[in-house]
Amino acid sequence: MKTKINFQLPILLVDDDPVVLEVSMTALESEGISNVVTLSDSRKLVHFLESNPVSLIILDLVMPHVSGMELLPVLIRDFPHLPVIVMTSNDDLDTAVRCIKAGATDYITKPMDVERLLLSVEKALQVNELSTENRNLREYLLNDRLEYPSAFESMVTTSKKMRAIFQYIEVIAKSDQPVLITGETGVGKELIARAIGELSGKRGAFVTVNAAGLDDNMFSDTLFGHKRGAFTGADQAREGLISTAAGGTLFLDEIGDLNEMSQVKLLRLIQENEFYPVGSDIIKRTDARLLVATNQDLTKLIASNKFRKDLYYRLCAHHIHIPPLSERREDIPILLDHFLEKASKSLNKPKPVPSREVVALLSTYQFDGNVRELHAMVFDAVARYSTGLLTLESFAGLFANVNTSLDVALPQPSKELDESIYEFFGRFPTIKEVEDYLISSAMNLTSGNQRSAAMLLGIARQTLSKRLSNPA
Ligand SMILES: Nc1ncnc2c1ncn2[C@@H]1O[C@H](COP(=O)(O)OP(=O)(O)OP(=O)(O)O)[C@@H](O)[C@H]1O
Repeated sequence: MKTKINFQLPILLVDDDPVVLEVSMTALESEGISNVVTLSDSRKLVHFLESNPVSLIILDLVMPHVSGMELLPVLIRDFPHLPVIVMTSNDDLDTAVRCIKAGATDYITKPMDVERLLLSVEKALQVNELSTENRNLREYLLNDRLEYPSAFESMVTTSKKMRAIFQYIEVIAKSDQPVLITGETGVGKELIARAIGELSGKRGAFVTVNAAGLDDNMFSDTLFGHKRGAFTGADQAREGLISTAAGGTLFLDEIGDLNEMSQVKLLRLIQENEFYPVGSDIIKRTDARLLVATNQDLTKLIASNKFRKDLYYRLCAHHIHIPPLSERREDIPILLDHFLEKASKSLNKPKPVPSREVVALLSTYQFDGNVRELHAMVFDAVARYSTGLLTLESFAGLFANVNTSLDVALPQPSKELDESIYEFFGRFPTIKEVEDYLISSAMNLTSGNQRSAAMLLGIARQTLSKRLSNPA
């Protein structure tokens, strides 16, 4: 029988045995399916799929290094639209059933029966066609279409909040007004500033100045430069960084640390586009676009007289607030994958596949240091990793945190605490009410992942599962 299904993307055969690959390919070709690619090293599968779209995978389960059984959950999670047909030996139907339960589309037994394979492929592709249409429609509806997506390439995200920020940036990038970028440390403020610089249409340099720890002299000298002989040791005139940024962008980081005098000079720069080099009374003009960033709450600094209100209003002509990673947890798996890729390349190691626990636990982790902390964690884990799945053992820091979180000192009863408990439950709650609340909160936090929720609750997964199925 010749297949009736037309598909543009190839079928991918994954098997460590070159003879099986050759025989399967020939069999498929003889039935009119010539669009087939093969892969014999299972460790390369995820990486391969990232740059080579395929329509379907036929996956051998027993392979050295990373088995099909280990890869299956990763494929289902990271490439949910891809049908996976697993190949098992005739005497291992238990495994086949487990694979179907885990999300495989179908299974075929070895040695391969071509007719059975073709039926399975046709069925999988038909089902997939429908779900692709659905997905495309959903993506189109959700798609917040960016006009210049390449400007945001360095930022890995699936978060709607971040996409909304990107759209806002496209709108304001060409304005002459300053942009204030706020957000906790490590959320990506500098990356956002660079994207604005790129989209601003200004061809000059992107120059970064960190205001932290600069007293007024250092600030003025760094930014505005000095005239020869302006102070002892100034043997040469110096161009400040604002001149280096001529026709381009000046990114002033840690603006919340700027001292009072420098704030006045910055205000003048914004209002008049003018400045004096140190020791000079000849005014200079600038056309550099000013972007500023801080992880501090400027309104609090204003309230404590540490930041000028007039400067604040000038700076926040356009304000971008980047949410912390804990408010866009949907980004964690994709960032994890991105950093695994980067780390394995830079450490010259094969890219490891994280275990489900790693993904689930990272997805609920607090990440006070935001993306930078995740980045460091993953690099450290890849450095420790040797073979197989990347398990929790490689994440020393995360492990420590999960364990210690179980021994944290409990808050002592206090009037305030009691009052808030009363307020929350409407009266003093029973143990069961508190338990129910904690379970539903953990399930919420882990998006319904029972394994991670059980870890958070410090109980066995089976206990949680029993509680959920039998709440009484
Ligand atoms: N969405 C992202 N995708 C990929 N990498 C990211 C993303 N966000 C941040 N990073 C990386 O995280 C690290 C911290 O980012 P960045 O320096 O831009 O943060 P920041 O908010 O400016 O931090 P700080 O307040 O400490 O200066 C960098 O290595 C950056 O490349």
